[in-house]
Amino acid sequence: MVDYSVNGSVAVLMVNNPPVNALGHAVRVGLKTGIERGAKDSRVRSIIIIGKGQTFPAGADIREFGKPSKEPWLTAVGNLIKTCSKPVVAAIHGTCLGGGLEIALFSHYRIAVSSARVGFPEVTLGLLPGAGGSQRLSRLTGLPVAMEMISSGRHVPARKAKEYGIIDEIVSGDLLKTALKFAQEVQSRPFKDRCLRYKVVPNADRVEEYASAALTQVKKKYKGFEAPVACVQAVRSSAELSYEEGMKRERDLFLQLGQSGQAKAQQYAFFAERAVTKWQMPGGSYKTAKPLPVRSTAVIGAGTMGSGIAVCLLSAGLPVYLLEQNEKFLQSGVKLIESIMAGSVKLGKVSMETAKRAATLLKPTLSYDDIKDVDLVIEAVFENLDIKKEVFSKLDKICKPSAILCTNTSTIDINRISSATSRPEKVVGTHFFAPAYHMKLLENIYGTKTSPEAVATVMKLGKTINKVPVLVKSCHGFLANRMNAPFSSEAIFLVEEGASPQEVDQVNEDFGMPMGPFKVRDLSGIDISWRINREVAKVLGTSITKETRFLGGNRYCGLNDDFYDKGRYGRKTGKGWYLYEKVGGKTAVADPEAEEIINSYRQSRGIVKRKITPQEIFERQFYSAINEGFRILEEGICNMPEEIDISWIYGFSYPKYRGGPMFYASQIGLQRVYDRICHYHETCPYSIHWVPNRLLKKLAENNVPFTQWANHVSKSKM
Ligand SMILES: CCCCCCC[C@H](O)CC(=O)SCCNC(=O)CCNC(=O)[C@H](O)C(C)(C)COP(=O)([O-])OP(=O)([O-])OC[C@H]1O[C@@H](n2cnc3c(N)ncnc32)[C@H](O)[C@@H]1OP(=O)([O-])[O-]
Ligand SMILES: NC(=O)c1ccc[n+]([C@@H]2O[C@H](COP(=O)([O-])OP(=O)(O)OC[C@H]3O[C@@H](n4cnc5c(N)ncnc54)[C@H](O)[C@@H]3O)[C@@H](O)[C@H]2O)c1
Repeated sequence: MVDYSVNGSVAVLMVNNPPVNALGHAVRVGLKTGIERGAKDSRVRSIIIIGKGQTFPAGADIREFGKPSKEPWLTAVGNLIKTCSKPVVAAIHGTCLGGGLEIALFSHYRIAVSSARVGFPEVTLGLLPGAGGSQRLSRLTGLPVAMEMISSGRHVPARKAKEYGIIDEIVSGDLLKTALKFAQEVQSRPFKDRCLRYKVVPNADRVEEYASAALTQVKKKYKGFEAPVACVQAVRSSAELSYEEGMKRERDLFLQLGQSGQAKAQQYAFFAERAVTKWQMPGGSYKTAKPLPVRSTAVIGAGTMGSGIAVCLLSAGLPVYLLEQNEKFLQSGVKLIESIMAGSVKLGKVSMETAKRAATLLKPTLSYDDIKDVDLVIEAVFENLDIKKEVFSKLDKICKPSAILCTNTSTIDINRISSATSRPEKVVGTHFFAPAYHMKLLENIYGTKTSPEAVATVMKLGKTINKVPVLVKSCHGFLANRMNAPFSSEAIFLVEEGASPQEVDQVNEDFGMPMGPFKVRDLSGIDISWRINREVAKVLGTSITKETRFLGGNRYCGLNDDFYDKGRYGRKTGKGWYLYEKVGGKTAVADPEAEEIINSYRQSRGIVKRKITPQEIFERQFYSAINEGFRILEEGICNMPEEIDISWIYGFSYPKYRGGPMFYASQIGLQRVYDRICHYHETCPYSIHWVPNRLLKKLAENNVPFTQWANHVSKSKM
């Protein structure tokens, strides 16, 4: 795990633990023995620590967390480096993160190639640096930078790290050769004063001011997360306590966080995000299917979604033909793209160069002839099957045979769309979430005839445009919207029965959702849900009237329609479920007029308002979604609960510190979840989403651990 060699007067400790050289037990042992050996070796006058392969150690081995810890601990290895009688040089390439950066900060010198990145991402795992990072970084960079870096987990490029004082020298050429030269040069220099432990924290007397500014910021930016606050507290202690006391404080906070449910959930989410990249479908998988190259693209429809999708493609440097049905819509799409780009530059999310390059890559057009040679097309026209089929039939005729044809439909079965083409194997769903340029989920959907090659192409595209792609099998509503349907319907039923929109939103926001469901409805537009309901009714061969209490055999609530009838479409009209300060305003306040609409709706239908507890609000929304999640698993719409959880985290901003709805269910206990679903099936009998799922029942009865659920899914499918 750590190869020891001597080159002239320099010992080289080469960490060899692919893929990221994580500092697992064997690596820690290897580093310890390597340092001890180097210190004793009479040929050796300095020591290099370097990573083999793609990176310097990218941190502790996360898979070891939660298991009994084995000595030597990382701090002990660090102390050995710190007190070594010979200077130790960390030679950095790739990602020097977490425990890796701590090892580098224990070393006497740090050199790095310019492409390297350093950082403390522990916070994203619900933790803080536990081997002195919070005590040593501030001694180098000062308190504000250390507080910001550690509480954000941001990766800092080598040049910036040099400005901060973290890196001593940026080097070029072969890293090992340069490091050997550097290590020889430092042999003659005194190096005891290079030890950070003896440095004082700059401006330590201003710690109160810095800490309170940092705390205000992190509480706002990372609302609900425990670790960022603890990160600031740990760095704060580097200025307020002695080094030894600070180390103890850091360790206590680390252990405290490690035992919290948040850390467990965030670490689960880390691995879940990687698990979903290992996709499988009938006939192929990530291992067997090769993506086709995507060098040019087209987006059909330049509305809300089409424009946002174009921004994603352009920002990744892909040329985009933007095709519309007329000049007016085309120009408004171009304007929207320009304004999104300008906004992103202003927020620092996109560089000026990227925005300038994007402008040159955008090719607005009204002609299908222009797109005949593109590698991939994404359709984002109205959510109407007939229109989509017409577009796909044209694409089929005009696009080159190898082109992948994607649809951004949010609900329609891919098979119904691909049937309009002679190449259903090339048709695939690429479902972006609004706003497309911001939300990270890309729900990729395969139909019965979609080829693994087409899927491999859109999974890769997702990565290229910086999204988190999740693969699902086609069905009405796919994974995310199918689960969101009961979640969102229950919210409105709760108001129908007696809760206020504010009470429902509060429960959701207290749980960690960034916005309650009624604020979301106001944001996306009450007119949109009104239209969707009409489309659903049309498909079912019926229509919605004031008397409608059931739709497709399921409970239906017409409250949304009453708001629509009053012209209250949400933010866009300045009022909806809430009142806003102006048309397009963002500050939602309770509105007596909205309350009046709700009251008269109840009266007209003879509903007696009742008091609903926060617990019931929570359970009815989240448990109905979880029940649907198990149905999705049982039907094989996805292969593992991780796909559901990642979809919620990146599609609906579900709080990562709770892991995702399926992980959360496992933490509550499936038997309890199942019992409550049975209870609501009895008390709210008119919705199919309360029919207790069989897979859930089976897993609950057999007390199957979360990690085994996926095995039962495939068995239940057979
Ligand atoms: C008081 C007690 C003392 C405690 C001491 C605490 C020490 C310290 O402060 C705590 C830490 O360091 S916390 C750690 C702080 N460090 C971090 O949080 C860094 C976390 N890692 C990353 O951010 C990314 O992996 C990189 C940016 C490094 C590479 O990105 P990329 O090139 O896109 O690659 P990729 O696809 O992402 O990963 C490839 C494979 O490697 C796997 N794996 C990765 N890291 C792992 C780890 N640390 N471990 C295990 N496995 C890890 C990953 O699962 C995947 O496996 P798969 O089986 O093939 O699926
Ligand atoms: N809005 C959302 O929140 C959201 C989220 C995910 C997916 N979607 C899906 O994305 C698609 C587009 O939704 P939207 O909200 O962007 O709609 P939109 O009404 O904002 O835009 C649709 C655009 O398509 C254009 N168009 C219609 N027919 C066309 C044709 N034949 N050729 C070229 N252009 C045509 C229209 O002129 C319009 O500009 C729908 O399928 C929708 O279900 C929407």
